[in-house]
Amino acid sequence: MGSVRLRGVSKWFPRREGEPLHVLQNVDLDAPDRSIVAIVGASGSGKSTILNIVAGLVRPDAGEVYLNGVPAEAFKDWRSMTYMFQDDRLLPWRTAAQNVSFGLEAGGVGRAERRERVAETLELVGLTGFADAYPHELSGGMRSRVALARSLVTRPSILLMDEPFSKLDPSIRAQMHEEVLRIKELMGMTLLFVTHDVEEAVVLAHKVVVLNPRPGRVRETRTIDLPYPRDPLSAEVAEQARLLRGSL
Ligand SMILES: Nc1ncnc2c1ncn2[C@@H]1O[C@H](COP(=O)(O)OP(=O)(O)OP(=O)(O)O)[C@@H](O)[C@H]1O
Repeated sequence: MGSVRLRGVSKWFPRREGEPLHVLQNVDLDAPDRSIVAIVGASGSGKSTILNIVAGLVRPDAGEVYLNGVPAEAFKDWRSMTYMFQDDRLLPWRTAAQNVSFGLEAGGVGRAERRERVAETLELVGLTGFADAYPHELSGGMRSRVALARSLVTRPSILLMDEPFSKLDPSIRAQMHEEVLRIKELMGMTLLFVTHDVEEAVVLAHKVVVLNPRPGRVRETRTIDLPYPRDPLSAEVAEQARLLRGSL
């Protein structure tokens, strides 16, 4: 199971000069078990900061964070959460398989089990046959699949994604959306992601949280009540995207 709950979260970042920067104000957010929640908002509205707070990389100055129902301070199961960034952050001197294996090595998983799980996960993301390729030998879409595999190999119950597909061509991005939905169904994790792209939010998410900037606060939480898979070119998706844009 995986769930994320924020209650009244506020954050200030100190500045070299002047008042601290008020980045988040009283943010409430719920990503229930097995849900997909998108965070959208203008640049600087604190989207990444929310993910960083959920990941335990940044401490909130006020409010509560609950992970799988447990207050973040008491949460022990950090290995059940993974974070996928905008750039794929693959290690260039490691093959695809070795990149995917990284989290398992850090977790002390034995060699035979590592090999099995890496192969399984590469298959899951459609990269069988590319285990021994180095990142520079792979296309952008394939690198993105390796990064996804690296995030999935530990079988997380919570997956955080910060604009993970924003650098891909639209057609490759659409393929990645399909992959993510398929894999999410298979593995049953909870997905919390940040995007600039309202269509991406509508195609993927059960719920979209819209942030207002300076300081970032929740303007609207919109439920996207459309069946999956969602056609990005459909009138329904366009209408939801239009409503979200209006809110932004
Ligand atoms: N560690 C930090 N120290 C100081 N300021 C920070 C830190 N992290 C973020 N900020 C500032 O906080 C504000 C919100 O940043 P954040 O990256 O969360 O916004 P965002 O909505 O994700 O933006 P973008 O869409 O441009 O990625 C920005 O003004 C940023 O410069």
